[in-house]
This record gives sequence, C-alpha cells and structure tokens, in this order.
Amino acid sequence: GLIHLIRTKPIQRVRGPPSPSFLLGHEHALSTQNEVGDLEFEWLRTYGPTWRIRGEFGIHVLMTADPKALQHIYHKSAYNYTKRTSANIMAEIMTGPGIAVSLGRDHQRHRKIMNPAFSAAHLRTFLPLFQRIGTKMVEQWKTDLSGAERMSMVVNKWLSRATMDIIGEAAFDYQYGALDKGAGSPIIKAYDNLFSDINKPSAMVALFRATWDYIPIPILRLFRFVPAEPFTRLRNLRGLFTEYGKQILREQRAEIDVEKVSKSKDVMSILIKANSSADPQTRLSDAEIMAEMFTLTLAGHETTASTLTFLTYELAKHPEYQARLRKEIQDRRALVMSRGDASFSMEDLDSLTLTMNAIKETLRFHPIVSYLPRVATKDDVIPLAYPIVSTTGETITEIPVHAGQVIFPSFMAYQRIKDIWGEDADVWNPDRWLRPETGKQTKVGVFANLMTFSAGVQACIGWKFSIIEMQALLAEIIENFELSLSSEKHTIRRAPAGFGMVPMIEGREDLGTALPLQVSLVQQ
Ligand code: HEM
Repeated sequence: GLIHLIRTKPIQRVRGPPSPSFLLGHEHALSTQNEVGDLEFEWLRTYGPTWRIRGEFGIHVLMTADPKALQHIYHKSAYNYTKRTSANIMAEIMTGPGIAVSLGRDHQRHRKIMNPAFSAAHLRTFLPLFQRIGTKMVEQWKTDLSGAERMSMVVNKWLSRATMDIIGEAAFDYQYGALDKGAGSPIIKAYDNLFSDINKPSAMVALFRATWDYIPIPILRLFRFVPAEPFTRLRNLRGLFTEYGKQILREQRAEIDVEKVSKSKDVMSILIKANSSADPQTRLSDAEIMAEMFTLTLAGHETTASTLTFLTYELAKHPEYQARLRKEIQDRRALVMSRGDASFSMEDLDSLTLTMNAIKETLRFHPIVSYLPRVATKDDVIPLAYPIVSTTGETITEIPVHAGQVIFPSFMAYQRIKDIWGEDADVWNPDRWLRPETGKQTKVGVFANLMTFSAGVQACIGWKFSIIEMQALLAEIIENFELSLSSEKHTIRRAPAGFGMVPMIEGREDLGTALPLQVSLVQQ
C-alpha cells in the first residue's frame, strides 16, 4: 500500500488554496501579508491543521500545524528533516559556520560543545546580571520622564539595548554599552531593523532566492560578494561583528587561565577550550568560534526584545491584567523586604504565576518565528493527530512524503488550534494557563508545549536563558511603570520579516521596527 501511495504523488491529495501565481506561489504572499498569521489562520479554518500550498516555481509545499506531525519532524525523525538550503545559506553568509546553520553530525558537534553553557543550574547564576541591566534601563526611563506625568517611548528600541547588553556580558563578559550609548551605539546601529531590512522581499529577489535550492552550495557561498542588498548589509554586519569578536577573543584569551577554563561553563571558556581541543569531535575552528559568538549575539537579543515588546503591548491593551500582575509583584516585594533581601531570588520570580502566564501567553500568541521550513531527506510517512479530508473525499491519517519534499511547519497556526488551547485560542488570555488542560496534548516544544522556540535537536538553545531574562525584566518594568497605549491611536502590525515577524506602525513602515507606548510612574 505504502509503495503505491508514494508512486501516486500523495502530496497532491492534500487539499489547499488555489495558487495566486505560478512563479511565486503562496510563498511571496506569506512574506508580504499585512498581519503575520492572517493567511495561516484562514487555511487552518478551511482545511484543518494540515494543508498544501504552492511554493516558488509552483512546487507543492506541505504546510502543517498538526502536533503529531511537528513532533515527528522535529523530534522523532529530526535529522531526516533538514533546513532548506536557500534560507540556510543566507544565514550562513551572515553568521559564518556556526551552530544555527550547521547540519547533521556537524551540528551535533556544535551542540555538544555549547550545551553545558545552557544548563538550568548555570543559567540561574545570570539572574543578578539580568536584574542589574533591568534596573539600569528603568532608571534611564525615570531620568527621561524628569518629573513629567507620562511620556511616549518606542519600547522595542529600549528592550533591544537591554538585551544586547545582557547577551554581551552573559556570554562574553563583554560590555557592548548599548544602554549607555543609546541610539549612537555602533552595534545597535548595525543591527537596527536588521530582520525587516534584509527580508524586504521584492518578487525578483524572492525568485532569485528560490533558485538557490538548485545551485551547489560552494557556488552559493560566493553570493556573499554580490555588491547589492541584502548582501552588502550582511557583509558589513559580519565585518563589524568580526571586529568585536576579535577584540573579545583577545581580551578573554589574555585573561582566562588554563586552570579556570577547564572547569568553567561560561560560553567563552567553553569556546576557547574547544578551539584547542585535540579531539576533532569536540574542536571548533577559529571561524566557527567567531560564528558562534555572532550567532549568540544575533539570536540572543532581538528575539527576546521582540517577544517582550509584544508582551508590553498586550499589557497596555489589557490594563486589568496589568494591574493584577503588578499586585502579584508588589505582594512578593513586601515578602522579600520583610526577609531583609534587596532583590527577587529565582524562587521569588518562579512564584509569580500571573507573570509567567503572561510570558507563556505572549509566546503562544505572538511567536516571533512563525514558521520554519524543513526538507525531507528521505522518503517517509508523517503521522497526523488530526486526520484531514483528501481532495477525493477520503480521510487521511498520515502523509507519505518523498525525499526533497518541502514542508512549512506552522508554529503560528499550531498555537491557535482550539482543541489544544481552548475555544478562546484567538484571543490573548493569560488565564488560560490556569486551566490544567491547556496545551496538554502531544508533546512538542521545549517550553509549555509551545513551538515558538522550535523543538527537538535543533531547538533554541537559549530558551531558558530567555525565559529567566523575561521574568527579571518584566518584574522590573511592571513594578515601576504603568504601560498604556500611545495616545496617537496607532495600529500596530505584526509585519512579516523572513520566517518571523516584527512590530511596525501601520503607515509608518519607514520607521522600521517600532512599537510606541506611553509610560507613567507607578504611584508608590
Ligand atoms: C524569545 C526569545 C527567543 C526565541 C523566540 C527564539 C527562537 C529560536 C528558534 C525558533 C530557533 C530555531 C531556529 C532554526 O531552526 O532555524 C532558535 C535557535 C537558536 N537560538 Fe533562540 N530564541 C530566543 C532566544 C534566544 C536566546 C536568548 C539565545 C541565546 C542566549 C538564543 C540562541 C539560539 C541559538 C544558538 C540557536 C541555534 C540552536 C541550534 O541550531 O542548535 N535564542 N531560537
């Protein structure tokens, strides 16, 4: 039966929307939609959690939000579903040969070397750093208010600086000084609007990139010399970062003594140790070390900043929830003070249920990476938790795929399935996490059964780092400030940026990534 199914191109039996364009398929529509998720939600409603769209040059693309399919693709069969060349090579041009673009065995080596730096026990030691940077940011807001009752501010810019300073110190013991230097910080300038700028998809560029899946990789690597956008931007960014990277490495190599390196679990010690390892299984080259540093800076700052930005936006839209959250934080503060402590411990932060639920809900509702393409490396059968109806009216419970099949697993749509998240899945409601059944189905993601950090062997290595960072920064912000929507009644768009999204003001896309809010001091 199976052999027969595979011969008969079973993928074409999966229903889906008619293609808007032979050359561009739905891919261009996905990356230019007004609000990220609009198309996916419509397809989810029409076809169920699994459907078929057209990619560039008319290829059939399987799109799925089905938890069992996600589990299969990312966990059970993870190295049989690899990253798509056209996307991966862009990332490689930007970061160099680091963990996020390496594949198969190569990736296993990177991951094995880096894992110890991201253990839960080690990450907890960063809490004082997160709190120090959080306090610094909050003090700067107070200075800017300078006695006024309220002020308008572009929150994402601030959060970006705070998370940049945090990743610099946490990973490399290096001070980027982004909060001190503000908009003038060279590294912040270099990264500003990166994701929205390099992903401005004209139809021509989209088609050009689509050809990459058919071009040998060594040739693709030469594209980094193309004297046009987005390559110029990527090249400049990598150039600038290489300067930082060399400086950091010089400083660290001079400071680190061999004794300390062999025991230490911080990122720099681990990288320097791996650089001089005699065993090829645990060695990293100079280029790989530089790429690792770049990757951590890139993956570790804007991601968390964007998620927190969407979170502050939701709190501004939901003042009653914001008030409950503040009360929870203030009550705990009273307890901390009665203990005679100056700051929240990890246990204190973990006890803030409403705060954690707001974080979970924002990761569910605003997954800043909304889908991640994968390509099957061999013939396989993908199981489904939710059967679908075929083009000929039969029920399908699994989908046979050929090697080479392109799949867009949709995190955005998965996180809206009502059967899993509740009838109110389409609204931001952190209280859903008080219901014990929420998300308790097929095990998929690394955190709260969400897919926002992806899943399996290539899932986000920094998810726990990011959660603690958000817990610390959010408590700091909400304890000190009331957030409300900007008086100018802007409409905020979840604007597409590659496979993800960034907040933008409708009609003011020229400002790049921007989410303005009003802040006022909490009356003590
Ligand atoms: C809310 C915040 C974050 C989100 C939503 C997020 C999301 C993701 C996703 C979806 C991936 C998979 C990418 C792919 O397969 O192409 C990933 C990978 C990665 N992330 Fe994160 N991330 C966040 C924060 C962080 C932080 C704070 C760090 C570092 C401290 C980090 C470091 C990495 C690294 C190194 C990888 C590559 C892992 C590998 O390929 O093995 N991320 N992240």
